[in-house]
Amino acid sequence: MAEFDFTATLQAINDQVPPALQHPRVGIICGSGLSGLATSLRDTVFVSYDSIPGFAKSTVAGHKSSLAFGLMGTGDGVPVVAMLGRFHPYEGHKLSSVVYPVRVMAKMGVKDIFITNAAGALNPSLAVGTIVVVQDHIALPNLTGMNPLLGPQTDPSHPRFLPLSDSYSRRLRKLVFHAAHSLSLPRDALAEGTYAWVSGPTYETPAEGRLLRAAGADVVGMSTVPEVLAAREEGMDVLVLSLVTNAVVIPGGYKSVREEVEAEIAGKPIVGVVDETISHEEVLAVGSLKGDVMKSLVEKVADLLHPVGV
Ligand SMILES: O=P(O)(O)O[C@H]1O[C@H](CO)[C@@H](O)[C@H]1O
Ligand SMILES: Nc1nc2[nH]cnc2c(=O)[nH]1
Repeated sequence: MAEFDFTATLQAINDQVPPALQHPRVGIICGSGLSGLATSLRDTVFVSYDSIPGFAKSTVAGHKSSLAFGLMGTGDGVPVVAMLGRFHPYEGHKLSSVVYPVRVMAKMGVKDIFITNAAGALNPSLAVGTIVVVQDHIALPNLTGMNPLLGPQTDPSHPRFLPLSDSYSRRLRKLVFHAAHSLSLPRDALAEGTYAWVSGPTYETPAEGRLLRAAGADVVGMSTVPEVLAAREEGMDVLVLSLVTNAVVIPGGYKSVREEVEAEIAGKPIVGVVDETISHEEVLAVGSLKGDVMKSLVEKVADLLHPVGV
């Protein structure tokens, strides 16, 4: 962590943010195409990443490069800091840079962090547009030598061996379902599930999708887990919401070439799905279509947090 100077980072931020917003209670990380979450804030102040020592730059379409400070929810509102644009390891950022903003949020006083992302569905029952309340994860990189917490500890008070069995706050997950009820969202607008973290930047092959599904994952993406680990190490409570933007596992699988040729020879119609591909443009399109649902859910959760101080 020698490359990171929290004092310089916080100084640069505080130079640009009024005192009333310098100690946010809630942190939000906006996933691909979900930066519109910042429009939930009022009295908003933006701080560009390139003015913050230690912050990298988001290079992915659908990710901006600034922090937004403001108040969310009714009444006095909850002070919030939102990352409009995250860092992914596949962009070439070191894992320590990917999670640095989360550690900075902890230093600012963030207690609850809401992490959002766009993800592909491995569970065929999850329709595009569903918001998955993540309850667990499978992180192949963590298990195979790319754990974001490898190396010297960033703070001697952190546990060397961080337990992850309680990573996804039950309190916050329950609030999401209460929020959905208050908003009268249809039952299938939300689901619970397990997020698989892969390094990307390639999307999964069909066989890789089946492997992750067989391992028990419901959605897959290239972010989030490093941030969850850092947030838990820093003592924050974590909520992760994944917006399903595309299907990875196709029910019934893809049509075999042999069967397709046999159908052609027999002059019969070809039944089933032939190869489909996904693009980041489609991911972003679903983000802009469904971003408002994510936004109202996050606003409502912040509201439920606030009055009772839970
Ligand atoms: O996880 P977020 O940042 O939402 O973005 C998701 O969308 C991108 C791929 O389209 C990948 O970066 C994947 O992780
Ligand atoms: N790895 C991965 N990330 C995604 N982000 C959005 N869709 C996908 C997907 O299908 N796979």
